[in-house]
Amino acid sequence: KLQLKHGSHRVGKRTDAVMAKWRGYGLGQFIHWGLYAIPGGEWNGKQYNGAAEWIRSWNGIPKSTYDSLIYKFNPVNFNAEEWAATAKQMGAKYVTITTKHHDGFCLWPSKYTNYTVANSPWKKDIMKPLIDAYDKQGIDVILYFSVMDWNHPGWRYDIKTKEDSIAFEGFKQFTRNQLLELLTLYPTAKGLWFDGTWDKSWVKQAAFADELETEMRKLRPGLIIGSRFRADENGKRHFDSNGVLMGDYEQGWERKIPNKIEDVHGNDWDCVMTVPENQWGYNKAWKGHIKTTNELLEMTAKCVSLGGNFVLNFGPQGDGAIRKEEKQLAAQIGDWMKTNNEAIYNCEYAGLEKQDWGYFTKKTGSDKLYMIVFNVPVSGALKVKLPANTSIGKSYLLAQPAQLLNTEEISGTEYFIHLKNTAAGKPFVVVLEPNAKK
Ligand SMILES: C#C[C@@H]1N[C@@H](C)[C@@H](O)[C@H]1O
Repeated sequence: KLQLKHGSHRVGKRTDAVMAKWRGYGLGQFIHWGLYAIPGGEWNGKQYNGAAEWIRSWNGIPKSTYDSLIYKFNPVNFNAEEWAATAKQMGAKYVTITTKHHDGFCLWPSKYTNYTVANSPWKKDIMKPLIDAYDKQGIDVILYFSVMDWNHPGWRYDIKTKEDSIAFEGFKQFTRNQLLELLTLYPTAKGLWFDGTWDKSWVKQAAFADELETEMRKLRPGLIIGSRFRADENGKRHFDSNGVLMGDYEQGWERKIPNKIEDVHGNDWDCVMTVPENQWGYNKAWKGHIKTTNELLEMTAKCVSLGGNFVLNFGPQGDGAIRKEEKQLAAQIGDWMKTNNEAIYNCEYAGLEKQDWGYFTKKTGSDKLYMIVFNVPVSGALKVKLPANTSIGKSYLLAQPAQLLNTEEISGTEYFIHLKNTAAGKPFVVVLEPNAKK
């Protein structure tokens, strides 16, 4: 084991109540919104093929032209209560909102830069009404913050010269000032989701970032900080040089989901997912493979079955309205969650062998098991392998608890649960109440 000054400060999961609540969220919403939503992935009739929120990096739009989009930011259809109501309808228990993306435009009136909403035609703070609206819906707020800031003159991709070093020192203080400002202005925010921390310039700041993380935790006890914030003194990110997770949850699962429990190394984690293949900010062209409601429900179930949370991204339009396709998804996911959220909220990895029909979850603090079924076998028989000295007490559809399902013991620990109806046409949940074997 290496002696590290700026590695992880804890082995294993946090055991406090704030993190336990985070662990039980199951489903979250991500909001990517900023100046990039105005061009929406195209400029002068030409399509940008990358992710819409990265359009500034495209040579199809001059940087100065992009930067002057601040003078076009006037989201007349922005309605914080509507956004929060959409998340509530979907069944999201938390929301991660971009305070500042890579372009450096701040959705709050930061006093450390002029590149904020305060100097746009909109003038007003966006973050406060959003956080208040989500808080009112009982949806916890996590602040997304991009360290990389293309607007700040002190930003560097690497530090090669004395000038770089001096400029970056100023940038580091700016970053610290903004993070402490956010935590002070929005004290109900539960945590931080960091981005833009992969460049060498920041990776070299192990000591600074470690001290800043400690300072933020002191300012906001219980603050939840992701693994993407800092690197250790050897440049190791997410996991330090001893392979121990830095921060409180793993942030590596961006547009991908772990396949088996070993992949999460006993840590807390969340998966953040786009609806199109790779568009976080609003893109006018709703093109390529657009994930269906059933696909997104299966991703949610898979994440919870492996002990994580699933966070679905919304990219509101430049005028502040949420696009109809995303509203439809929220309504359809919410429909399913209304009936089945018992198998998602405050559930965890069940420790059972994965079966082809779908995913197991287990209610935290109870033996109750849930089988979230996506692939009904033609036999109508769902195979279950229980630990030794456990049998099936009773089993029933979550949606019809009075109707017990017929269970058949195959061998000591294997059972079939026989479905009455094999033509569900949409995912459903079977509840399994195990018994200790006599
Ligand atoms: C790369 C990258 C960024 N990380 C995702 C969460 C989006 O913010 C994307 O722009």
